[in-house]
Amino acid sequence: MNSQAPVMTEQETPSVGQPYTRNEQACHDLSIRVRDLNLWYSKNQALKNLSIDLFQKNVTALIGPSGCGKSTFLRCLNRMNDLIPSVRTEGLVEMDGLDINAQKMDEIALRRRVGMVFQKPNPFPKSIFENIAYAPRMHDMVSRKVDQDELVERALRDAGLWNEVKDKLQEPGTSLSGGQQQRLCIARAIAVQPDVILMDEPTSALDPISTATIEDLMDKLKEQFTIVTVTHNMQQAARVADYTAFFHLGEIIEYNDTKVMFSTPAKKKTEDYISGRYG
Ligand SMILES: Nc1ncnc2c1ncn2[C@@H]1O[C@H](COP(=O)(O)OP(=O)(O)OP(=O)(O)O)[C@@H](O)[C@H]1O
Repeated sequence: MNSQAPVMTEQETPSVGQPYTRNEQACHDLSIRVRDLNLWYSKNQALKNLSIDLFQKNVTALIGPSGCGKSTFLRCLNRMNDLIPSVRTEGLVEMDGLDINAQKMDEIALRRRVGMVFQKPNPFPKSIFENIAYAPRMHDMVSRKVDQDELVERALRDAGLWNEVKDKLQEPGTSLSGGQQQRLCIARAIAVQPDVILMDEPTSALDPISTATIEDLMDKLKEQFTIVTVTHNMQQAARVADYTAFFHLGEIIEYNDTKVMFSTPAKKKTEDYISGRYG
């Protein structure tokens, strides 16, 4: 747990729409700063006045009932919503102090800094090796073959997959099991050394053992990366997340240290949701 990020008491928890800022001391740990973020799909407003600070080298879980805007919010952090023609956004998303929606922010550079892992493992239809090596080559991170080999090994080791695949790097990524494919996708995401990894229900298509492996991995990866993950699994949020944000109908109802939120939620809606009364 990051000791500099303070825990909010019920009295300190801001009301909906107010910024979830922390004290000055915590500012240098800030990774992503979101202020007054609104998003519409045509006329349907999916995100309402979100303001939240996300902290470096922590896992933040986004929880809430289906359709409350978790994935939409996640996609605001790497501008993936730009690909949807009906989307209109207002508000500020800053990463390390830079407005990611500014004209001069290069989308390709942004996607290098913010990796994404999806619900369903989606390896490229290429070899295990190429799944990892492709993006670093595109970003000119490696030129010599030896550097590329090293980078692939490091990413696979960091994703906890090296020992299982080191003797079959030329086999297709799609030949691996579902859990291994998801770790391959994580290795692919970290190969370009991003600052942030977004995960959209990364274990919901996996069996319990593969799920536990990915959860352990998240715990290790947060030493190097900031992780923001969407999950429907309350136990998973409680196990992996340092911070949890509870979304409801496009708003952030509560955001706090996970242990505090799960033991003493400040809002009745949060309590009802985490105790399984709805959702
Ligand atoms: N591409 C889209 N076009 C139009 N509306 C969309 C689109 N994607 C999501 N929405 C709408 O935006 C709202 C929020 O959806 P979103 O998928 O972000 O919620 P969620 O909390 O991630 O849901 P789930 O937990 O079911 O994945 C919903 O009303 C949804 O119908």
